[in-house]
Amino acid sequence: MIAVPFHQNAAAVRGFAVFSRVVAVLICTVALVVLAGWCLDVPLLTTLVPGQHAMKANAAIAFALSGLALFLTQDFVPPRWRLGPWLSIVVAGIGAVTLGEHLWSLDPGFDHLFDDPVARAAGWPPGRMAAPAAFALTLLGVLGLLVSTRRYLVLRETIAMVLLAIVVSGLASYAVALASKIGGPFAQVPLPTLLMLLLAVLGWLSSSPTTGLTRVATADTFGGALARRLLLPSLLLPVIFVFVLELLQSLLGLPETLAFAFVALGSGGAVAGLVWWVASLLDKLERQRMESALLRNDADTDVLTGLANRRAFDGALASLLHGQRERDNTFALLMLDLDRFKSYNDDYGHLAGDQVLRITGQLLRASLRPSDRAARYGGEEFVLLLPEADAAGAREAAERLLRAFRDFAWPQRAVTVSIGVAQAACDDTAADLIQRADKALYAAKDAGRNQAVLAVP
Ligand SMILES: Nc1nc2c(ncn2[C@@H]2O[C@H](COP(=O)(O)OP(=O)(O)OP(=O)(O)O)[C@@H](O)[C@H]2O)c(=O)[nH]1
Repeated sequence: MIAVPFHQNAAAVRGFAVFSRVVAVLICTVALVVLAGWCLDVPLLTTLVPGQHAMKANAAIAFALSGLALFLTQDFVPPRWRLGPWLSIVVAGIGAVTLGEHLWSLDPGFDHLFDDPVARAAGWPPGRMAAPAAFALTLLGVLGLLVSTRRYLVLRETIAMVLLAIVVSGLASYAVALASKIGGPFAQVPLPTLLMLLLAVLGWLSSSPTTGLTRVATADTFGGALARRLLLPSLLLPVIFVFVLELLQSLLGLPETLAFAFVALGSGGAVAGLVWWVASLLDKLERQRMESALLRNDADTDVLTGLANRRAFDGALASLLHGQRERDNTFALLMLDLDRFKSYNDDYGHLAGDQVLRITGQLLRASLRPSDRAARYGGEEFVLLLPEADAAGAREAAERLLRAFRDFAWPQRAVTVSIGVAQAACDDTAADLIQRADKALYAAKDAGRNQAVLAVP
């Protein structure tokens, strides 16, 4: 089977690369704003969303470094500035140390960079990001390291998927919180942290748009177009449904069973709508494919006899010659010419002549093996390609054809055929082989017609 290489959509590849750069700049900017909020003691800058938890300074530093690492990984950055791997190691380190603090209840002061009155008042270690955020930043650092060093593709994609799962779970719990219930493991992770994580994962994945999962999303195929349109909505759709579910219950006071019924209806409808959309696109594509196959078939078929035409024969002969050169597969060419066809036309008219040509097509088709190919070469000349036939086999096929013509009950008078048989030699070009078969055909004509002559190799 021939493997068709991946074709990327140039605009999509460019779009992903630009997206990755924009994300890098955005993440750095937001992280610096949060850090400025901590430095200048402006709580609104640290929370970004009024009334929500602040993004801790350590998390902001880690994001700033990850954004910078993502920026320095871009193609246009000179190699000596490619500090992405080192910065990503620091990001992973910040996350890992914080995670260690959570796991072993340690407080070595790692996160006491800025005073954190809210945390202190609540009895939490000041400045310490929540455990899920620390875990996610550790993974983000490892993801950055693997992407920027272009290693361990499967591991890196797995980490990206785990990160996306964390982000979606976090966003879903925010959706619940927004609809007035609060709780769950993500309650302490600020919303901007989740959104920054989402952007960072997508940014890192987009920074190498022709490898791994993004290779499919940038492919210049129907699958690629589908992935570009559907992947992000399908990732976020469940979050929207959770939000709607909670909203229906808490704000509108709908009973739980009714709210679930509405959400089931909505989610079922959305999924069915997506499936219908994909199915209708696939259907359109399949019909286009069939239409172009029909057109191709028309372009390769002789209208009068239904056999392959000269164009198709040229292609088939070229591929057999190629197979012979590559794999030493021998084959034979038979060139047939109806005998005294001009007088047949003259005596019975062109329409009767056409009928003879049609019958000739049927006789050739009937005498062929499935792998053989018959074509109308032009006028009353026909050609047969017999793959894997040696001289003796080709000669035998020619005799069979002569018999078929002799035995057929022709409408007006008997029609016979002369045949030139040539076996392909290893250094033959198409012209060489046709010329030899043609010469043999004329030898058959000269020898009295209604016979086959084998060309001299
Ligand atoms: N009816 C019909 N005749 C065709 C078609 N294409 C070519 N011919 C005729 O086929 C005849 C070929 O004649 P010639 O090449 O002189 O050869 P021949 O009369 O068959 O004599 P030999 O080949 O020497 O046996 C010509 O009269 C062409 O007009 C076609 O599509 N339909």
